[in-house]
Amino acid sequence: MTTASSSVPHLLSGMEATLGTNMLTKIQSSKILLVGAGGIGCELLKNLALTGFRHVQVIDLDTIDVSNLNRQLLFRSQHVGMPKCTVACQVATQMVQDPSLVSYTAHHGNVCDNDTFNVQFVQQFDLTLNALDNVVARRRVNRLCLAAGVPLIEAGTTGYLGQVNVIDKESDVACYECQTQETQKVYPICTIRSTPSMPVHTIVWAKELYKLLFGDKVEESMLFEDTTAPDAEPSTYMSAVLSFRRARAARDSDVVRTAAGEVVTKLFVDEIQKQLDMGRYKTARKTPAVLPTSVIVDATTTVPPTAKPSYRTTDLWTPTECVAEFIACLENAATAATVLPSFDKDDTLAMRLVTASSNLRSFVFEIEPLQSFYSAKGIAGNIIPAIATTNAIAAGLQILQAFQVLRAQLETGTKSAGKLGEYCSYINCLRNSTRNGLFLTASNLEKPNPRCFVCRNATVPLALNVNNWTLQDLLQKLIKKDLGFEEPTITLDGDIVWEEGSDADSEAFAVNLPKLLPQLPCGGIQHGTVLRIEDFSQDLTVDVAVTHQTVWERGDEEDDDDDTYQYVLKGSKPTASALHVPSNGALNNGVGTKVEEAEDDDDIVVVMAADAKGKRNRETNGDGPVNKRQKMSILEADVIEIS
Ligand SMILES: Nc1ncnc2c1ncn2[C@@H]1O[C@H](COP(=O)(O)OP(=O)(O)OP(=O)(O)O)[C@@H](O)[C@H]1O
Ligand SMILES: [Zn+2]
Repeated sequence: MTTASSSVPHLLSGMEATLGTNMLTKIQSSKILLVGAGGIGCELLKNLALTGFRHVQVIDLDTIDVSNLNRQLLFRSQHVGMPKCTVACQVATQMVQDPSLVSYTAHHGNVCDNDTFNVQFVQQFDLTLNALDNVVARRRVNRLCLAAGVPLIEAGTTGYLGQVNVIDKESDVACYECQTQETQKVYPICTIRSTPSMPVHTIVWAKELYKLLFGDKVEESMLFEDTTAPDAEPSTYMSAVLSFRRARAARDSDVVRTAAGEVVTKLFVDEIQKQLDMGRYKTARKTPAVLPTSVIVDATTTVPPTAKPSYRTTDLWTPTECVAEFIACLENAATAATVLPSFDKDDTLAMRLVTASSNLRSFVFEIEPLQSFYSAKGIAGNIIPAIATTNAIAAGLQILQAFQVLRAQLETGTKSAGKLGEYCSYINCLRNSTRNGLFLTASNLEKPNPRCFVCRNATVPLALNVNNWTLQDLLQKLIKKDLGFEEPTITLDGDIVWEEGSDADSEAFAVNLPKLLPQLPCGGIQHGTVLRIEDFSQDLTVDVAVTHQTVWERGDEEDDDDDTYQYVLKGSKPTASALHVPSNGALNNGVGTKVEEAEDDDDIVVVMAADAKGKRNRETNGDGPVNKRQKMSILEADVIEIS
């Protein structure tokens, strides 16, 4: 077997000269877990391969979409439809000097699947690297690594901003969830083209559809499918789109109308069916259902599109009305003097089309709530560009931090070296240089938040109106959604009132689900109750101290209109202004890069934040210094990268 110190010249001789033979041997023998094989993950796996790592296991739940090809460098068009992790491992293996020496193993699955990816699984690794795009998965890996005693290197990017952070339970440094009590909400965003799960995903998709239908160059839309290439995949919708574009150019209203109906059928029926047939949603949490043909028939017969009644901008359209509106937009565009070639949220035709088509997509993917013209406009304005190169920089920085972790392990002889604060840094990648001319800044890893229930076992204060909540509500709205428990067992005064998981007898406790909190056994949940929630799948226990509260101050509410399910977790929420003013006092308003300004970029990122009232705000500044909250927000952001 070739060793680091072999006299045979090898591609890693530079590494050996720089880091030393011991470090190269350590790199070659370390077991690495990489979670995510998308934008950052591809860069990272390539880096791992080229810097000598031999034992890497990659988890990713997704398959390769044509939209990934422009930036996920390990994938080519022949890989479309194949699992990302499998292809990534195969291609990375071919990059090394001697593939027989490496073992890059793919796990096509969801890291939240506790049967496969549990604490025992993670324990086998020396180091975990995250390359994820959503908070739920990041939270999961954070908890697994803390429980398994395995250091974790996190990375996130938003536009020109990137961050890399190192987490290690033994090292007295902050974990990923240490800062969530700041209550900055960054809404997770997933895949636009294939697995939308939030309204914002479908709105971004609809804007690309606008470009496909009206853009000066059809190929510039991220939904464009090239059917002319010799080995091109057949497209379900491109011919309908092109016939619409031709008919509009010829101002042929009859053909426009037929083509518009065709576009609807192809996009919301045929394309969805094609994806289903390809097994695209096998590992997805939700499976889409094609738009019922009756909706299209109703829209084109009983509700003549051109005769759609007027509406208020706050109205919600039914699917039938959306189809009618979509077709009407296309018809109007055929007769209009001019139609903007690129989306503008202030253009009524553009917003009508985007509202109608995004709602149809949301309907197909069962995404709620559907959006009014008005609310869709609000979401459509929150778009900032993502820069693929930032992913490469972040992945490079992760590798440098990985070297530091391994060096610490080498020198201390332990896996969770307990001293990573001395070896590693929190690195920010900035758009504009600091006063000292730096585009990358390194600072000490942060200290743990003593109030963090994940890494510091802190008791979580919770205020809510106990008389409005059932156990079911508590589980779904709070324990699982906000606290991230997967398989919670709840005890009151030492007695179990709810349990779930593989060995749990959930049925026995199902009777408690519809009960209001005070009616639960063991005295119920009242003002002053401390309930214990345990999750064996994450090796996590938290005590929740309940305060009964009926009066809510402005800023406490999750929803202005209804206080039934209001609650405040972990203390008061900061005000909106506190969330968005960086430490230097400058207002965090520099993001204002609309998609129009981003058209040269390959990728588009959408980051949404909520202020204290749950309203969405623009998030993260592409220009200024990055403060702590911004740090968190990027790592908490889901990145939409579409092409
Ligand atoms: N729970 C999870 N388990 C495993 N892999 C995950 C999980 N959540 C996200 N991922 C993976 O993390 C990767 C994140 O990569 P990236 O941010 O580039 O997103 P992407 O899905 O490739 O891009 P796009 O959304 O534009 O298609 C994706 O490949 C995604 O499949
Ligand atoms: Zn923590």
